[in-house]
Amino acid sequence: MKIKVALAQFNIQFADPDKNQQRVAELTSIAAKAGADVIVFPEMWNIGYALNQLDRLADDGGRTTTKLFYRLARQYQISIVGGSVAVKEGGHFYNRTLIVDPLGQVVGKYDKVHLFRLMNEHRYLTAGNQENYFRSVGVPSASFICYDLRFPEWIRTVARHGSAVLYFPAEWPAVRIPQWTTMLKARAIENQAFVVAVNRVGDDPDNHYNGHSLAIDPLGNVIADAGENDGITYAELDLTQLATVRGAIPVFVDRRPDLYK
Ligand SMILES: NC(=O)CCC(=O)C(=O)O
Repeated sequence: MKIKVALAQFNIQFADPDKNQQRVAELTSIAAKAGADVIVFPEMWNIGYALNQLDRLADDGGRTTTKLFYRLARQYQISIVGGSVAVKEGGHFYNRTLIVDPLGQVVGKYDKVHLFRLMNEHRYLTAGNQENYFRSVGVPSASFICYDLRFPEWIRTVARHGSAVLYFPAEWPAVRIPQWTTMLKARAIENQAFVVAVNRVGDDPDNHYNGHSLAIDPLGNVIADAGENDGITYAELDLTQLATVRGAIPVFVDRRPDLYK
């Protein structure tokens, strides 16, 4: 089985949810016309890192995003791995991913577990504490957000349930892109899974972002690299590769969790 994934890397407009929603709608329409099964967006795409304006801008209960994804998924018959958006709920703010199937149903939800101090997330956001695995086009999958990538123990905790695809929406600054590439390849190899990671391009008041959204196979080979383009890059994931890779070196069978603290 093969799935076609659209990596929707774009220039998020700072503190402008309306413009960003329009762009997300436009990119979904393009991806659907190209025959993509799944579209993936970057982290915090509704407002960028306008954290000091969360009270005014965060999506109340995630309702605007849920409504938008419901409409787009149904209209274009596509699965959405919704990057992440800033959400206000119960007096707290979250960096939240919503996963939506082609019927418009929310089939997964994830609040970023590891908050990134260097970009002040710990001052404004509340961390999540739940795993997010789900089926997207029938494929067992899991999602994380950006800085979570630096915590292989968390990725493994979730991936050991058998995920075939690990999604990483991100806003990862250009200055650390070599680390991004290396760690994404490592997470793919060690978990014997496909990795699909979507970054943004452009600038905000504090950082420059140069994209390099990547799709990586379970051996660590790059299948698609979006470079610095604003727009969609496609990757075809051949899921039959998983059985071969996991059969040859069965790391999930050979683990020694009795020794791991
Ligand atoms: N938005 C983020 O979590 C950025 C993480 C990052 O840049 C890193 O180096 O880690």
